[in-house]
Amino acid sequence: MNDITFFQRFENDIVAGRKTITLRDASESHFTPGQQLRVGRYEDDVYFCTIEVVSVTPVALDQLTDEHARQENMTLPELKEVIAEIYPGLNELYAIVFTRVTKA
Ligand SMILES: CC(=O)Nc1ccn([C@H]2C[C@H](O)[C@@H](CO)O2)c(=O)n1
Repeated sequence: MNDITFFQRFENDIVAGRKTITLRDASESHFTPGQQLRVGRYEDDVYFCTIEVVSVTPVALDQLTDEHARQENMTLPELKEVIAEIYPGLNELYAIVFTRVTKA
């Protein structure tokens, strides 16, 4: 059983440590610093690594910065486009910062 999923297109970046943050809605804001999470692919729920949560911080869509985008391995316009696709109309997000601890 996995604890969190990511779209398959982000798997390589997460495993390589190029993506160290994810922005989620309130339904995934309950994770706590130090918690280790099994990570699966959204499309098929196949486990691909374990991450450790560093922090969970509320952030509004209009507060996103180039630093958030860098941690996502994207540009800020790319990040805002992804967020608009996944969470249309949502302004209240949670930035989950993590490190990858093991891979499958
Ligand atoms: C079910 C669900 O919401 N899955 C998600 C949500 C977000 N992501 C990624 C996409 C971006 O890189 C960041 C910001 O939302 O997190 C995801 O892979 N899967």
